[in-house]
Amino acid sequence: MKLMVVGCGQCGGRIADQFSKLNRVAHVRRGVDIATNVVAVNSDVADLSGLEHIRADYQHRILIGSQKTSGHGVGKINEMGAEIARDDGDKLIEAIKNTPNFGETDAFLLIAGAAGGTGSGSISVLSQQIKERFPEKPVYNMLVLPFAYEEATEERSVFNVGICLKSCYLVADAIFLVDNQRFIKASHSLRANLDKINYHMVKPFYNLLCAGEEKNSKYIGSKVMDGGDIIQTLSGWTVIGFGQAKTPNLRFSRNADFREQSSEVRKGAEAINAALADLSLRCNPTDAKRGLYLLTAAQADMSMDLINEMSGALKGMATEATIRTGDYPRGDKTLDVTVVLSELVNSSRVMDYFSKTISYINNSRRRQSGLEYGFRGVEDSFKDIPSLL
Ligand SMILES: Nc1nc2c(ncn2[C@@H]2O[C@H](COP(=O)(O)OP(=O)(O)OP(=O)(O)O)[C@@H](O)[C@H]2O)c(=O)[nH]1
Repeated sequence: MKLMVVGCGQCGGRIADQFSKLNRVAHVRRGVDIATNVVAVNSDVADLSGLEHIRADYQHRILIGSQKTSGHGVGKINEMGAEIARDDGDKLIEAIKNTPNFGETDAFLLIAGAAGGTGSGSISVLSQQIKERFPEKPVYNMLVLPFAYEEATEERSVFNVGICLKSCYLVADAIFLVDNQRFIKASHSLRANLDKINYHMVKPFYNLLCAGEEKNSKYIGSKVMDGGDIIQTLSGWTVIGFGQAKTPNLRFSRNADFREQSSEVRKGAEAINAALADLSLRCNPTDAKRGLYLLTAAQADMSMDLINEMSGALKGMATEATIRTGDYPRGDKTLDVTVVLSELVNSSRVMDYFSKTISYINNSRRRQSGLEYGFRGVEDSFKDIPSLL
């Protein structure tokens, strides 16, 4: 599957930068492309200059809103991020149209930090513009949720997240949720943490996108996970994770005794559990209506028993989900698994942001007018959260 990746704002740009690197790795090591193009959109010149892998020209590092921000960002005011995207979104559309192999794009992936200004404000507006211009291709979002310290110190962050989540939900076909706080290493610097999280977020996509692009018959799976399977799985709130288990040196063979084989098979469940523990946002798998897993391992390590065990392990957790599976005979010594859980209902984290956003709005109104606004419950008040569209 080939994505057109658009990083919005600093956070989105940096994660898109990792996708650009991943695409080069796929090209060099596997002879396949998994992105038709990777671009960054920002209102801040310095953020664009800090990127390492995205091509350094105005068609790939796209400056928006320079008349209003003089190239210095929007200072976390995501309404302004939305406004400059409405004004300058045609620059992105132009860059997309000029992509030489645009026709090979299976879907768009737009990425942003939900708590910021430029990315948080522009992502839904740009997604809508892309949907209007290229209605035949799905548009996915990846939203990065802030660290706990940001929520505690900057009330505006939570408000930004709330209206970004709502606006993206109204336009995107699926939204990958990523929790910065989940992968934090307290002893590491902020920059080291961000780099690690960014790498961590793109890693599960590597095998998933490569599997359906393979041209070498040696690496074509028995059940190929192609773009169609992924597109059919992605809907609404979505999480992704990567798990791994070491394969013992004993390969499946007629000579391996029962105990050896069952220990190999257990490795499959171990890899699935590792992927579930690694999901980009903590969630209850029973909330997922759709899911998939891709097993990547040496051909000799993939037995029917192993696949059965893995499918059973995932279905045992995601009991309500229709699960698609695929195998990708690449690799050695490890079983690598990418798990996607999608169409999550009742995401408590999302509901929590909506509820906090409503409190923020009510408090602001109270401060401004002295009026009392009672809390009316999340579902009733969803419409009170402004949309950027
Ligand atoms: N995972 C990750 N999160 C990041 C990164 N950079 C910023 N963030 C998070 O993104 C949010 C802030 O968004 P930014 O992308 O910095 O803001 P922006 O969209 O550039 O908007 P302005 O700077 O206000 O114009 C915060 O929650 C940060 O913790 C990054 O490289 N990786």
